[in-house]
Amino acid sequence: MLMYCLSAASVGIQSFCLHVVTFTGFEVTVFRMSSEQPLIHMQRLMLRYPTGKTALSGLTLDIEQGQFVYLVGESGAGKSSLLKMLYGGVRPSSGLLVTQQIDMRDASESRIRDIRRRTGIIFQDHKLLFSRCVFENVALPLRVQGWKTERLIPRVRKVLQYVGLEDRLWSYPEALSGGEQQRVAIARAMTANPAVILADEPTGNLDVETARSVLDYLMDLNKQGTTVIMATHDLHLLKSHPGRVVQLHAGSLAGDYSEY
Ligand SMILES: Nc1ncnc2c1ncn2[C@@H]1O[C@H](COP(=O)(O)OP(=O)(O)OP(=O)(O)O)[C@@H](O)[C@H]1O
Repeated sequence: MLMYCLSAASVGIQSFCLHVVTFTGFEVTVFRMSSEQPLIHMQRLMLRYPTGKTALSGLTLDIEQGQFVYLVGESGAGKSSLLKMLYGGVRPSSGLLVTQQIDMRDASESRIRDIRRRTGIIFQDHKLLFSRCVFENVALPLRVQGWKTERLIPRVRKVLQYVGLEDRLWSYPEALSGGEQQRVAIARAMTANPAVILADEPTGNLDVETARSVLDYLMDLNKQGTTVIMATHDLHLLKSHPGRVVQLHAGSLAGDYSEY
C-alpha cells in the first residue's frame, strides 16, 4: 500500500515524499526530488577538525535512495567522520554536502533536527541509556518528536517484536547480552521510520553469528526501502551480506564497488 503526502516545508518546494507501508507493516518514508537528485550528494567534501586534523579531503560521492552501503577503510580513514557529517554532528569545512535535500553547509539548527528525525543512528557501543528500561530506550526518538505515551506503546511493541525482544520490554540493558543490546539499538533506530540508518561498526563487539543476525535485520530494513550506510571492519560480512562498498583511505575515496 502506498500513501502520498504533500511536500513539507522541510523537504523543499519541488520535492515530495512517499510513505510506503511495507509487507511487514512498517512505514518507511522515501524522499524523492523532482530532479531525481541522489539522496546524498557530496562534492569535493572536506572536513578539518578544530585541532587542524583533516579527516575528509575532497570526497565526491553520491548515494541513492534504497542503497545498502558499506564504508570500509583503515582506522582513521574517515568513516565515522563521514557518518557524523551525514547527521549534522559536524559541518563540512568546504565542498558540498546535500543530504535528504538539505544543504549541510548552511543548514539551520531546525533543518539539522529534521535530518535527525529522519535518520536512525546505531553505534558500536549502542549508547543505550542504562538507567532506562528497553521500552523507554526504544521510545526515546518518538518522545523527542512529541508522541503521546498511548500512541507510542503499540509502535514500540511492534519494533521490539520485529527484533524478537517483545518479552524484554521492561528489562534494563544491563540484563541483556551484547547482541540483544544491539537489537534494542536497531529497534530504537528504526522506531521513527527513518529514511536512512547510519550504523558505525554495529557489529564491532559481537561474535560472528550475532553479527550476522544484526546484519540480517539491517538488510531486511533495507529491502523494505530504508537506505543503510554502515562503517565496518568486518570484511567477512560482505560475502554473506553483499552491498555497495565505498572504500576510504586517509580521507579520500579509494574505491567504489557496486556489489562486492
Ligand atoms: N573530534 C575529533 N577531533 C579531532 N580529530 C578527530 C576527531 N575525530 C576524529 N578525528 C581524526 O580524524 C581522522 C578520521 O577519524 P575517524 O574516526 O573518522 O576514522 P575512522 O575511519 O572512523 O576510524 P576507526 O575505524 O578507527 O573508527 C583520524 O585521524 C582521527 O584521529
